[in-house]
Amino acid sequence: MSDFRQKALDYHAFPTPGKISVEISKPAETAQDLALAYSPGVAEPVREIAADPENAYKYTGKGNLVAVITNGTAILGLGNLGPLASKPVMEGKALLFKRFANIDSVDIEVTHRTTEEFIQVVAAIADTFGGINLEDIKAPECFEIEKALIERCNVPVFHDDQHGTAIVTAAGLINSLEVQGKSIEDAQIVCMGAGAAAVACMQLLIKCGALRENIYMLDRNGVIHSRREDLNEYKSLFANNTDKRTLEDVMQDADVFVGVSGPDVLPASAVSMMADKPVIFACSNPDPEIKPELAHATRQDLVMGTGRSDYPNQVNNVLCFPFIFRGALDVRASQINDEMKVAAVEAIRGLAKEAVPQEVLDASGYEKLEFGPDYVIPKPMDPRLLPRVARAVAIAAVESGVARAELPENYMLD
Ligand SMILES: NC(=O)C1=CN([C@@H]2O[C@H](COP(=O)(O)OP(=O)(O)OC[C@H]3O[C@@H](n4cnc5c(N)ncnc54)[C@H](OP(=O)(O)O)[C@@H]3O)[C@@H](O)[C@H]2O)C=CC1
Ligand SMILES: CC(=O)C(=O)O
Ligand SMILES: [Mg+2]
Repeated sequence: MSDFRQKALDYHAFPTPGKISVEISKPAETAQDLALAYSPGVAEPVREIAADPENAYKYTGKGNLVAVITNGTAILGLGNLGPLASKPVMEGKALLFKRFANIDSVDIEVTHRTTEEFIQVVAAIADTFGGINLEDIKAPECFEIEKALIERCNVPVFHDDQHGTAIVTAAGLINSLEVQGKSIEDAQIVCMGAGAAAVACMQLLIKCGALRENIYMLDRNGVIHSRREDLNEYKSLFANNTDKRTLEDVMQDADVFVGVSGPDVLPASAVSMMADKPVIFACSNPDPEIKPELAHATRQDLVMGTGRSDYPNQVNNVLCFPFIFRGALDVRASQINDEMKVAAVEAIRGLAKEAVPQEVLDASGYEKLEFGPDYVIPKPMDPRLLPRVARAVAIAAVESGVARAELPENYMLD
């Protein structure tokens, strides 16, 4: 067994299995403590919440509690390995919520027969939480699930693989194109993958200025074009009227490759065909569409990102979901809308242009980081992400009319 594999297994197994635990937040030592925490004292907040459900935010942990919910049908790029196998990833998301945004989070892995059954399970438990983070649910079911849950739930519902990925991809890509002296409006974009992440990434890039006709999307059957008869309604949104059929056809003179598909699907020969100064985001986890070593050996003029922590330019939704939920929870937003997403894009990408604090250099193992080919997007451990992104998102929620609480005082200051 490789050293790294054993280390990863030991990290998860010892000293206590798993990555999260629950802590109590009030005294519970004496009979008097217990009389307040449990019977008879607990009856008082029960009565208050029964009288007005909003009081759940005042007397319980609901307002700082997010559920990470999956059915395990698209676990990273590992595929449909079922709900239980997804638990380490979901515990990982809960760890990240707590580590980066002090949000309490529990993972919920749902076994279900039909999509409607999954929707009913989540809708039935949603009021327990301040927000619902859907994770690793495959396309096309994820689109119907998210839409139905947004309609049925009173709290924000956010499919991280769609929107978290899209926000971080847009932030990193706009900055990368700037480094390369190009603009998103002119960029020829190839998107490998046509699932949850791909559809949302391309939709947000279009909102940020990309032209739909400049985007070529591919699935396992090649280029998505208007004469294909096997397309679902989401893939159809990206069907081009074109004779191009293969990856090589669309990579000729492409400015951008976004991979949200699977491991090692981008050959070096296709990288050679791209335009001068290209951008490659090989975002599949854990194994990217092309290894950075191979891509860099093929092109010297490249900006390259992956979803991983062990290469420069980590294009990963961890840069978004803890912070967007922090902002949404803090103004009790009823939903996470496009205005909030675009605000997150701008806040994340703006931070990459500022001087990097020493603690971030220490935590990421760099002596120096400055805006350029190897630093187009902030590091997840940058402590400025939390105040910047959460504040931008909360202000966007207030201004777009979905906030149900006022901007907290600490958000007023920059
Ligand atoms: N870095 C990040 O932050 C994130 C990365 N991702 C990565 O993106 C990938 C997809 O995730 P997600 O969208 O949630 O999953 P989905 O199951 O919703 O979509 C997967 C898509 O990838 C396509 N695909 C898979 N293998 C290949 C291949 N060999 N060649 C061409 N297309 C392929 C599928 O094609 P078809 O439709 O034909 O089946 C499908 O369109 C994963 O690897 C995941 O790790 C996802 C979210 C965040
Ligand atoms: C990062 C992530 O959410 C994924 O690869 O699915
Ligand atoms: Mg995911």
